[in-house]
Amino acid sequence: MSAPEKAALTEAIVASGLEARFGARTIFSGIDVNVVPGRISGVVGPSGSGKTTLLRIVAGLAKPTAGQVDRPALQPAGGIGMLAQNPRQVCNPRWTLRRLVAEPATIGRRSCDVESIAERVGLEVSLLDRFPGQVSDGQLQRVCLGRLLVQAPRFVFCDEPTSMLDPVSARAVVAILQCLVDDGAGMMLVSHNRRLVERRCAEIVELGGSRVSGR
Ligand SMILES: Nc1ncnc2c1ncn2[C@@H]1O[C@H](COP(=O)(O)OP(=O)(O)OP(=O)(O)O)[C@@H](O)[C@H]1O
Repeated sequence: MSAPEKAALTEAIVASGLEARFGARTIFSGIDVNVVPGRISGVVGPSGSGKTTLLRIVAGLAKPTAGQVDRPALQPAGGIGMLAQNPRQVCNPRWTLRRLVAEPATIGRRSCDVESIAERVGLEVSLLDRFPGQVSDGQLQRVCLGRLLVQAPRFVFCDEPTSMLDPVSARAVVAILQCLVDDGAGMMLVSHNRRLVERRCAEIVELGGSRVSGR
C-alpha cells in the first residue's frame, strides 16, 4: 500500500473480518470493507444476503458477531448521515418539508437557507410548507437529500436509495450523492443496481458470493 493510501485509511472507516449471525444462521463472514473519504464503497448481493445488516454494522447501528470496525473520531451531529430506501419511514409525517430539511441545522443551532438547499436538490420551493403525505416518494427522497446537504456528514450510508424512484428522480438522487462524495464524504452504497455500483464505486463487496474488486 502506498503512503497516500495509508494516509487516506487513517481518515476512513475500516472494517475487517466481519461476521453476522442470527441464531444458528451465519449470514456472512470474513467481510472486509473500507469507507474512505471521497469514495463510494458498494455492496451488492441477492435479497437476504445481508447487505442492510452489513451497512448497519459499518455505520455503528448494529454489532458484528465477529470482526471489528475502526472509525475516526466523529462529531455526533455531523459524523454519519443515512439515506434510506423508503423516505416515508424516516420522515416525521407531522413536520413540514421545510422543518425536515432544516432539522440538522436546528440541532446544531445554526442557520440554513432551506430554499437554496431545495433548489440544489431539485425540490420546488412551493412544496416546502407541505407535509410528507402531500408529496411523492421522489420529492420526499429529495427532502432527505436536502437534510444530508444541511448536515454535511463525513460518512453517508445509503440503503437502496433509488429503488422506489422513477428513472429521472433516481438519476437526480445519484448526482447529488456524487456531489457529497466529490465534496469529501465517504459513502457506503447498498444497491441492487449492479450497473450503478460498478460505475460509481471504488470498492465493491459482493455478499452471497465472494469479494469482488478494489480500484
Ligand atoms: N434482527 C434480525 N434477526 C434475525 N434475522 C435477521 C435480523 N435482521 C436480518 N435478519 C436476516 O438476515 C438476513 C439478511 O437480511 P438483510 O436485510 O441484511 O438482507 P439484504 O441483503 O439487505 O436483503 P434485501 O435485499 O431483501 O433488502 C435475512 O435472512 C434476514 O431475514
